[in-house]
Amino acid sequence: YPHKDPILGLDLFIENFRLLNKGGFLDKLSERYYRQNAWTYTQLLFREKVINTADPENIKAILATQFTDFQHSPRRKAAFYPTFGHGIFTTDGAEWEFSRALLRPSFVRSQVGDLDIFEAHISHLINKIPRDGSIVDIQQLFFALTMDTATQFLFGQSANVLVEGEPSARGEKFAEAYDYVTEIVGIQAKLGQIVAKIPNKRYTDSIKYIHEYVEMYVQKAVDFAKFGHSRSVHDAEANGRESHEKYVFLEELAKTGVDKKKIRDELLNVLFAGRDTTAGLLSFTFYILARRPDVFEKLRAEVMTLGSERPDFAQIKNMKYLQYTLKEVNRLYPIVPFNARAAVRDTTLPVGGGSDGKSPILVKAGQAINYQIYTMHRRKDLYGEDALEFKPERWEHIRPTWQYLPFNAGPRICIGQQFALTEASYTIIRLLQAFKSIRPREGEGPLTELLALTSSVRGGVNIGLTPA
Ligand code: HEM
Repeated sequence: YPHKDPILGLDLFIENFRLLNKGGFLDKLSERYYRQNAWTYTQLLFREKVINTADPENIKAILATQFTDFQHSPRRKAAFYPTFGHGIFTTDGAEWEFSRALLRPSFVRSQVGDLDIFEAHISHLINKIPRDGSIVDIQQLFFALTMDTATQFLFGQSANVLVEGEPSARGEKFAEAYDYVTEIVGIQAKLGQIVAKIPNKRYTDSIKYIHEYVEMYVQKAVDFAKFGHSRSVHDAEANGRESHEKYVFLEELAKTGVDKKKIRDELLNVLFAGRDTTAGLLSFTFYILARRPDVFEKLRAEVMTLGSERPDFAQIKNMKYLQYTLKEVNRLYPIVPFNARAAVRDTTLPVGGGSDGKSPILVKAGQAINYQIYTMHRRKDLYGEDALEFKPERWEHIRPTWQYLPFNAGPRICIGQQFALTEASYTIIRLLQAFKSIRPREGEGPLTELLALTSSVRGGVNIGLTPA
């Protein structure tokens, strides 16, 4: 990168910091690749030489063919540890393998295809939408929805943020503490230990609250696994439903006999991985739907083949246009738009070197690599001249492999992909059954991303919906 400050690379650091705060960071990343006419280049970050790549060959090497040469970035791990401890998202090597094997059985189709988990919470969301077509920030509601569904699936008891007057002040406080903590973890992951050293009582208090809240559920599940007397009996009474028949992620973990701290850490890791991401996907989808009546109409026509019936898993999967729409949102607005790894030993990446950029490049032990999915998903040489257009129909013809990675790939591919796509699809179907038209708030500027640890819409998704 042609730095103005060739010693520390401060020019780029300052520019990135500014863009992260005001939006436009992702498009600037893409622009840099085009300006340099290269899909892999190095930059300086405080004297450190960092590799950037948007090349499918290199990303495939990092994530799959040379998987063991790379690990998660130490800065990210350091930011996550105080809250999330040692879980699937924050570990590498044998520790990670253990987590992955522990959690995998909970993500088989029979568990993630249980649509009852979503129904009640989506009806709470629908109740929060004004019936007179006035504007609502649906992104905020989606973040509440995914907190409610994820806590239901993981703990067996929802935080019920969407339910007014619900005797669950603790759930609401948990959601608030969790949102604050993830915001700070996001800042630390981006800026490093400088931020971690600043004393922040709200941050430490919030972590404490989150841990206590989760430990309460963990204790119940461990008792249940040991003594067989059920938390579910109480919860079924409280919820007015037969919750003992439902799959509870936490109870399955407790049955494996791992210790309570491990269960707590894994639950928080999965909550983190699954909550903001699915809310982001739904938010970008509705942002687009409000601006593309052609897509909205086509999608609604497909949804209304069900009338007002609840869809089952097979019906969801058969809705082609809906699945194409989600694929296209994940292409243009990937919720994890960029990611990073560090080399654990001296190694190479297959392309980017030599005068024509086709030779391998050296990667030194410890060297950081940023890989940019957002840029890769928008490359015209990979997706055609219309790469920047939102066109669900393109998925009728294309089957990209390493050029399309919204859920990552290789051994660390997203374990919750099915859960996310099912929840997003189910939510879209129920909303389009309930509302026949959608409009954006007038006078809004162009779309810019809000980058915390994942991406969402800066300023919210402000729309008006007309009941069917
Ligand atoms: C639109 C929604 C989602 C997107 C875009 C997404 C994307 C991703 C990506 C890119 C990764 C790789 C991160 C990395 O290795 O650096 C990942 C990992 C992971 N995701 Fe998802 N995810 C989504 C939803 C979910 C859901 C709903 C769950 C769980 C209920 C989940 C659970 C996980 C877990 C546990 C990992 C770590 C896997 C490992 O390291 O072995 N995700 N996800």
